[in-house]
Amino acid sequence: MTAKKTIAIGGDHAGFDYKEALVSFLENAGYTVKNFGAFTADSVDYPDFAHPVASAVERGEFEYGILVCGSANGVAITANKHQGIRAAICWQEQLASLARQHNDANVLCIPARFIDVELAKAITDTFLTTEFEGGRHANRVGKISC
Ligand SMILES: O=C(CO)[C@H](O)[C@H](O)[C@H](O)COP(=O)(O)O
Repeated sequence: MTAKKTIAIGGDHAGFDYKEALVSFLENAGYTVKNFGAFTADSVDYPDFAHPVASAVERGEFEYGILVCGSANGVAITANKHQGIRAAICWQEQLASLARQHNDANVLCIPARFIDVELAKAITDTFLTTEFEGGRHANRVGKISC
């Protein structure tokens, strides 16, 4: 049995409920999860939570990051400022698998205000259980960093 992955998760107030549900979902599935907050549903600024998650993944402290906000745009824009991060917004399971297969994405960004929580769990599971295909995709991913 392969060791379960380590996950850094964070988000703003708009993603709070989904983030908490995902923490429980992941821990019940055997993942090691660190919750970087927010820790209440009070209004906060998403960069304050997206940057620490992205930095921790970039340093190799966690294999993957998950970020949740209302549209996922804010957390994705923030996370992708980090050279070692490939953050993908996924609102369907197929987008999550392609983000892993073709882009070797290491941060999943979920739009909490646009999908239901059960789909968010399915997207998360697909993202974390799909391998990067390498090959021609590795050449392309290698060209992303400028
Ligand atoms: O960055 C965002 C918008 O693309 C995130 O979805 C935030 O969660 C959203 O902006 C929060 O909006 P609010 O009106 O302050 O709740």
